[in-house]
Amino acid sequence: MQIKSPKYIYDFFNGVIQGENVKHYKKLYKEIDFIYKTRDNQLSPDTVMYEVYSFNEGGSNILLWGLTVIYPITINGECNMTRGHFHEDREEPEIYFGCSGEGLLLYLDSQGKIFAEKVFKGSLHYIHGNYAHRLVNTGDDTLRVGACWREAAGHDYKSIDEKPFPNRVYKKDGKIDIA
Ligand SMILES: O=P(O)(O)OC[C@H]1O[C@](O)(CO)[C@@H](O)[C@@H]1O
Repeated sequence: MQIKSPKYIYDFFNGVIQGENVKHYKKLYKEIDFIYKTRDNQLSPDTVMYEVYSFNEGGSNILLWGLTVIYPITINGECNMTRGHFHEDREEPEIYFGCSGEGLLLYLDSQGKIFAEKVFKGSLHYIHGNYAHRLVNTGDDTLRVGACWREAAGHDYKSIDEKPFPNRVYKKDGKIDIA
């Protein structure tokens, strides 16, 4: 029997996913400035707000393993966050797990009902397919959150653009304020 080295390596708590098929992109401020309540003209448009790593092995039923790395930036007091999305297929769930840092995972249903869960190293989150989800970095350090989902889920950003998350998370004098 041949013993192979793993194709992928992931230092769960501090590192990123590495391996042959790993895809990676950076989300820049200029690409998502519209998601924040206000614009910050002092922040360079090329500032990296968050990065996403993922891999899959192809096939007819693709399972993805991912990592989102969200930097501790505030935009006029508003905490940095992911764009947020529903799954195109509202039957498809996703699992998130906190690797480092502190944050909130916002869940929003199609009726506009919202709630949040705290995210921290070791936290585990089951996102049912009918919830839009957005990560918010509320801490002073980088927030790292792993994820597992099926490609069949797809990303529906349009619904969020049309009917955004009703709450925003701010940090004032070190205190979290939800408006
Ligand atoms: O697509 P968003 O909302 O910017 O979130 C970042 C990424 O987080 C994930 O949910 C997990 O990595 C991806 O599906 C998504 O692209």
